[in-house]
Amino acid sequence: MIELEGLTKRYGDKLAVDNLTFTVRPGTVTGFLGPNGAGKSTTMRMILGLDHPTAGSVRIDGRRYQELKDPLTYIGALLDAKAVHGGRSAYNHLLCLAQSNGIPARRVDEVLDIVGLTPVARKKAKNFSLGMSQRLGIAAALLGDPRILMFDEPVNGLDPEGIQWIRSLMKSLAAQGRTVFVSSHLMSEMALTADHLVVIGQGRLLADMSMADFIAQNSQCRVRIRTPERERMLDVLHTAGITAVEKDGGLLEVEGSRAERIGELAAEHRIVLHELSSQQSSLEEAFMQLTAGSVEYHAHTGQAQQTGGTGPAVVPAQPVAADTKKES
Ligand SMILES: Nc1ncnc2c1ncn2[C@@H]1O[C@H](COP(=O)(O)OP(=O)(O)OP(=O)(O)O)[C@@H](O)[C@H]1O
Repeated sequence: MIELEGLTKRYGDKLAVDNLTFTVRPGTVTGFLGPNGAGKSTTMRMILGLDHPTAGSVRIDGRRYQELKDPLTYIGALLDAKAVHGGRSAYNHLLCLAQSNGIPARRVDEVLDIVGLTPVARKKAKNFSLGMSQRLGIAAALLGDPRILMFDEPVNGLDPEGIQWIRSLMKSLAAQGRTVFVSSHLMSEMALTADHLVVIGQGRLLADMSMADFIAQNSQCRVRIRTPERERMLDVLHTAGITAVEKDGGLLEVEGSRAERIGELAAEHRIVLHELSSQQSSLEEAFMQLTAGSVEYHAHTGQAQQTGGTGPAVVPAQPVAADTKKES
């Protein structure tokens, strides 16, 4: 379990992490989301004792990171895949980590096997592709067989097979009762992997809830209607004060009314329906809805802009947070 209590980090004038309090629990994959610059990496670094909090505290299974003897056996983390001594082979890199944490050398072979790097174990890490470096970072995280795992953008650089592999790895680690805390900008991937979400914006906690609740609470209820009596249906909806939008293929879409209400109206007026379905928003849509006021960095006509406050951007712009690959 990871417990944050009032965790705060200030860099000069910049409040990178602002009074964060939440608990990452065992047995589930917890996704950590936020637009660029929201403070995710800073939070993860503080969890690992790599950055000192300005205020507040972090507890790893009840203890501060600095109090853990052989920390890799409590918490394994992948923060920066390229933060490896490039001149060392994958095997030697892992062996050094194992020796400094009281982990037997045979575990090095085991984790190399788990991540699929056995064939290149003696190759120098500096020649690894980003995907191979990610796998090496994951091997290091698994080395101490820890109860808690933390991954910052673990699928960055992985091919589709690699992405699927890390997804099932994280799910199986959680199913074994471990705590799995993972950040990603790939919303579609996160939707398939995480059961619980912690969302931050401009350093502040925006949501801490199940994936299902997050999507339900940050979505507009949408209903899709297909009928051979489109004009009559539109009249009935209009009379009932419900606005429908006409979509391609003869579909109607309604926002803000439930399917039950529309079905009852159709039945009352004996209108034939070929389809009546509630549409669920995607995680990406729900995320954009929640974080619209917290996106700091916007792209517009090829120029980067930074907004100061919590309001929307001055210019119409697309957030770059969702479903973009972050280069590391
Ligand atoms: N060492 C530092 N010195 C000064 N400012 C920093 C430092 N590290 C981070 N920041 C600032 O703190 C804020 C949070 O950065 P952080 O990297 O934690 O965000 P993030 O959510 O991980 O972003 P991304 O999704 O882009 O990786 C940003 O405004 C960043 O510029």
